[in-house]
Amino acid sequence: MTTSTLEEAYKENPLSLQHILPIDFQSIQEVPNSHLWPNINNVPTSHNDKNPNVPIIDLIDPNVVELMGHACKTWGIFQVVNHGISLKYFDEVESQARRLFALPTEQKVKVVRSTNGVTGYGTARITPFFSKFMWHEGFTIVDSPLDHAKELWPNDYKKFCDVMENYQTKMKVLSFQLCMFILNYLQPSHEHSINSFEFEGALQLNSYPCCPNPYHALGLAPHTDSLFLTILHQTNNTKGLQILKKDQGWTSIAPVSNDALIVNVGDLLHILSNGEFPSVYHRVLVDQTKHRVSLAYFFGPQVESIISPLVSSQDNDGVVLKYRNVTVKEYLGLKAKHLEKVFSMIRI
Ligand SMILES: C=C1C[C@]23C[C@H]1CC[C@H]2[C@@]12CCC[C@@](C)(C(=O)O1)[C@H]2[C@@H]3C(=O)O
Ligand SMILES: O=C(O)CCC(=O)C(=O)O
Ligand SMILES: [Fe+2]
Repeated sequence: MTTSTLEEAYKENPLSLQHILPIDFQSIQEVPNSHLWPNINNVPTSHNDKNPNVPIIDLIDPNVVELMGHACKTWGIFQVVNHGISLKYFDEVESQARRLFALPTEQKVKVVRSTNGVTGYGTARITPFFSKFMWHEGFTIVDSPLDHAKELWPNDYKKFCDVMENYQTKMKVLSFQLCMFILNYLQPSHEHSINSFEFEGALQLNSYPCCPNPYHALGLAPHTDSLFLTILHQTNNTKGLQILKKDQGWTSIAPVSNDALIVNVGDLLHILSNGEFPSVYHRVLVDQTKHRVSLAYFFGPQVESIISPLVSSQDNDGVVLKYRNVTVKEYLGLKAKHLEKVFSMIRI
């Protein structure tokens, strides 16, 4: 039993408060210069045969392992349906998230993330790496949001906590199932079974307020997610998420149904797959009239775990290892300092 958590991994890389506090979206009428991005290539994507949408995988398909492995390899992102989680759970998390983001700014700043912490209200962690700020506010939860919820709603915090904890439990079970399929694809011989890891997760509530100038603002700047995988729910199926596709440029993810979930490969799974699965670059556009909320659940091995590229013993001789061994904690620390340059630092 270890006590290390994601909180521990970020402790040594504090951010300045100026990079954590979002602007007051409730009072702002115009996009200030600090949030104006000069060149966003915001052209609508039309999906057709030449421009296909990301794969949609039915979790009860008998070929699920093959389909998922193939989607991880060719896209690094896919949508899942038939995951067994009822719509009502997404609705209740969305409504609690909206309840939080609708609070006056003076209330929200009471639960702002500490400069060396993970849990709480604030901008995205990647903020300091860009010269412009994002049109976004978030609330990150690792395990229980109890202390923060008590601060916001001294007499009425229980519902928020129950809903968030329950959702994380559901996401953890689903993530584990997805990881099992993916590891089975990578190593059918089960040499490294899923049982060689303990896992942890974090829930990120994302809010993208209505933006007076959506063609010159970005909800989230281009990034990859760090852990094994991310499960994303876009509430009301509002689009906004785009991925960078080699031959297509920025491509919108077309919503499929209200309960479809988007799953993307993160950096640690990229390393574990010896570079076979790309951790896909993605960004978020904003809208003039729709306040978009999304729920992102990040799932990965416990921070002391060692990640080493998997190659099955039968092709051990022929395969060149692309990355050195790295602990999750070391990786997150390097990424917190260097963002995407981290890959060149661990490449063999
Ligand atoms: C468990 C995680 C995953 C984190 C860091 C930590 C808590 C918050 C997550 C996000 C959420 C927003 C995008 C991202 C890129 C960010 O800036 O903060 C994510 C990041 C990552 O995937 O690296
Ligand atoms: O809101 C979205 O669609 C994407 C969110 C995201 O990329 C993240 O939280 O890492
Ligand atoms: Fe992301």
